[in-house]
Order: sequence, then C-alpha cells, then structure tokens
Amino acid sequence: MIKKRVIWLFGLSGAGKTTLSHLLAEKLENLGLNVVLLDGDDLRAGLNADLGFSNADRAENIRRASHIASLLVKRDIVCIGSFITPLNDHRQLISQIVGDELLLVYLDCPTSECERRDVKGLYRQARNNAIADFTGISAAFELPNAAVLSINTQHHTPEECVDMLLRELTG
Ligand SMILES: Nc1ncnc2c1ncn2[C@@H]1O[C@H](COP(=O)(O)OS(=O)(=O)O)[C@@H](OP(=O)(O)O)[C@H]1O
Ligand SMILES: Nc1ncnc2c1ncn2[C@@H]1O[C@H](COP(=O)(O)OP(=O)(O)O)[C@@H](O)[C@H]1O
Repeated sequence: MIKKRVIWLFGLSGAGKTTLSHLLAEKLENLGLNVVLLDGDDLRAGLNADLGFSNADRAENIRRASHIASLLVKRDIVCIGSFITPLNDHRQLISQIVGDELLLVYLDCPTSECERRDVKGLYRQARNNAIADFTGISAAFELPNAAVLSINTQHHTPEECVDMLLRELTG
C-alpha cells in the first residue's frame, strides 16, 4: 500500500519534523496502517537520556533509533523518525541499518526561518551561549545530496507538505 515503511524526517530544529510526523501519522492511520513515531526529543527523555549533542552521541542516538525502526518494520509497523540527523554520515548509518524500507526526507527550511519560529526558545538560548553545540548556530548541519527527497517547509503549508509526502509514498 505504501512504498516505504520507515519515513525519516530530518532537518533543523523548528523545520517542522514533529508537526509533519503527526500529520502524516494521522493520514497513514486513516489508511489502516499501524504507525509508531520515533522523535529525538522523546527518545532523549528516556532511552537515550545518556546521550548529548556531540556528533558521536548524535550518531549513537540515531543508531539506536534506526535499530528500533528496523525491528518494528519487520512486524509491519510503519515508523516515522523525526531527528535532526545533521551529518551525511548519520544518514548513511540509518540507510545501512534500515535498508530498502527507508525513505529519507529533508525538511528544507533556512536557519533564519527556524530561528524566527523559535518554537521552544532554543535559538535564543543558543545565541546567548546558554546551549552549546546547537545545530545551525554552533554545530554543523550538512546539506544532503541532491538525490535525497527535499520538502520546503518555509514556502508550503504543513498540509501541502504532508500531501507531497503521501504522493511520494503512494504514487
Ligand atoms: N545542542 C542542541 N542541538 C540541537 N537540538 C538540541 C540541542 N539541545 C537540545 N536540543 C533538543 O534536542 C532535539 C534534537 O534531538 P535529535 O535527537 O533530533 O538530534 S540529533 O538527530 O541526534 O542530532 C531538538 O528538537 P527539535 O527542535 O524537535 O529538532 C531540541 O529540542
Ligand atoms: N510547512 C510546514 N511544515 C511544518 N511545520 C510548519 C510548516 N510551516 C510552518 N510550520 C510551523 O513551524 C513549526 C515547526 O515546529 P516543529 O514541528 O516542532 O519542528 P521540529 O520538530 O523540526 O523542531 C511549527 O510551529 C509549525 O506550525
């Protein structure tokens, strides 16, 4: 029914990962699919509470989440991952673990717009040096290569973005 069952949304803080993961889950559930959301903030509150924001810790965060997704998909559960996933190496790691079921989606939104949104006030804290290694401000975010599906969340509404995702998954 859908072409890929691990949909991994990545991009800067505030790019729209959480918003679109919820909207997409609702649409997929309406198609009768079982969906699990794996969100960086949620995992870091529990399972991955031992991890910080060095590139190595981010890789470990993503490695663990990828293995969870891989286990769930074997039981026919659709997983939507929402992680910043800042480096190309991190994206390759997911691909190695999840394999053919993976749809990587870059939520393309410039730092300036994410900072304007500043959903959780984290950009302000990062600018005041109250948070170290903040992605896009004081830690790297590598743009993905052109082969990665990219959805612009600055110039489209969430509903338009989720329609693009659905078209990709079902078209
Ligand atoms: N230093 C720093 N850099 C980036 N993000 C930070 C940082 N400190 C805390 N947070 C909060 O952690 C959320 C990102 O966690 P992720 O697990 O998605 O990050 S990563 O993929 O391992 O890079 C991120 O959530 P989102 O805003 O949903 O992206 C923030 O709420
Ligand atoms: N096209 C869009 N897709 C997703 N979110 C959008 C879009 N346009 C505006 N927004 C807004 O941007 C913010 C994104 O926040 P959030 O989903 O928490 O991002 P993230 O999980 O990537 O940190 C929300 O306030 C959301 O309403």
